[in-house]
Amino acid sequence: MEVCAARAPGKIILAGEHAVVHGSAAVAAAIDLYTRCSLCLMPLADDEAAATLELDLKDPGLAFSWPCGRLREVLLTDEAAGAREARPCSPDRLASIARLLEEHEIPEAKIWLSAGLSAFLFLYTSILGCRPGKVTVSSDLPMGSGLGSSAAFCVSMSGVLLTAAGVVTAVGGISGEGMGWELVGKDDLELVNRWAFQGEKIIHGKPSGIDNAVSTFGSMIKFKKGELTNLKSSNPVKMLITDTRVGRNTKALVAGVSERASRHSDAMASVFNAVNSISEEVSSIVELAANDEIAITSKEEKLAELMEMNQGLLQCMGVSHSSIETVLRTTLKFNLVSKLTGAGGGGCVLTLIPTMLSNLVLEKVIAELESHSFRCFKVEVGGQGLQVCQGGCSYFNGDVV
Ligand SMILES: Nc1ncnc2c1ncn2[C@@H]1O[C@H](COP(=O)(O)OP(=O)(O)OP(=O)(O)O)[C@@H](O)[C@H]1O
Ligand SMILES: C[C@@](O)(CCO)CC(=O)[O-]
Ligand SMILES: [Mg+2]
Repeated sequence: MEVCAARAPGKIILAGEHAVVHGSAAVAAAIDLYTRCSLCLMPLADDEAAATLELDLKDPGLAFSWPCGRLREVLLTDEAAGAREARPCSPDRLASIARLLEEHEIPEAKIWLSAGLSAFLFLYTSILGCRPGKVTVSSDLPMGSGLGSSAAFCVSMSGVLLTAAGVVTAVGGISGEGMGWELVGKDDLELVNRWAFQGEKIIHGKPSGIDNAVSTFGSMIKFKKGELTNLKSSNPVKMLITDTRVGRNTKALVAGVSERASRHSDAMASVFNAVNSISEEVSSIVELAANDEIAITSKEEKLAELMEMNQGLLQCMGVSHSSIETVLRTTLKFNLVSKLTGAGGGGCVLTLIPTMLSNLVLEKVIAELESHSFRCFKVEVGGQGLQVCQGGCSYFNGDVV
């Protein structure tokens, strides 16, 4: 029994969501909330008929199992066609995967999981073929809330599968972490990112690639038309995240913005252009070295103003929501600026926390937000991307410990 694991972070988008799908720049950063995937690869069984592929999703609390023979029969494939090159999922293959999913009873209330399950079956069978194994997924991220849970799912999944395939290797430990998590080299990260993007396409329809890129490479990045620039910041920005707990679906929201753009092409082109300028300005402010209090305060004031402008443009795109407006009004009472993050339509909102804000006031803001049944997260921004644990990781009851 061969065990390996991978973890990949969620993200926040400081500026540019949606517009980035239409070619504008956006700025995003990794956060210290992770999705973990572990894989226990079974030896090729003597008893062929008993071999299965199992998936245990801890967060929705659902488990699935497919006989390997059935996978071979429906997908008309056995061996993986080569993990070193990321291939898109063809419409025929997606239809075959849908047939495999129909054979499982997914509760109606959790039907939104189907897209993630399709991405899983595509990634597993493309990278490892129809080999027997057990994959377990658990996450700190709320699902479908704007913190990039789909990207963290696809990146950690691609990471663990490519590690098991022997294509991705760990390059060294992370100091201060006792869990055996190791970093991955740049070329391997590029490959993981390309596979994860193919998975995101199944979940999102038309992703820009920013979410999988920041989850894979970590740090804070500017992203435009597939090009990524690392942003170096001497004073990391502090953000409070509020999850409105209003469920939404990124694929539908992205499609809604594209439909509005086709109805009002000139007006929306101007909106996307304005967002591009905001993201460019945010990325240069983030990189400004600020060594004294006045400089930090003016940097934060500029960021707050740009976030406010970006939120107004997201309203123009039709992706705000009454719950998001409630967060904006609540934080404004404390002179704090907020904007939605991710696809909007509910989900999560970012609030800029100025360095000079006292903990007492911050706790009051959180208490008032939580009185609306929202959930607040204090996160570290700009940390590591994908990490893997190759052999040597302890495996207990489906979880890597
Ligand atoms: N831990 C997980 N277990 C199972 N499926 C998951 C998990 N995390 C994400 N998913 C899949 O991803 C889908 C959510 O993706 P979606 O893109 O709508 O939201 P998000 O990625 O959290 O937000 P955003 O794209 O705005 O950052 C879920 O419906 C599910 O299919
Ligand atoms: C809404 C969007 O811009 C960000 C979702 O986190 C979609 C994407 O870029 O793929
Ligand atoms: Mg997503």
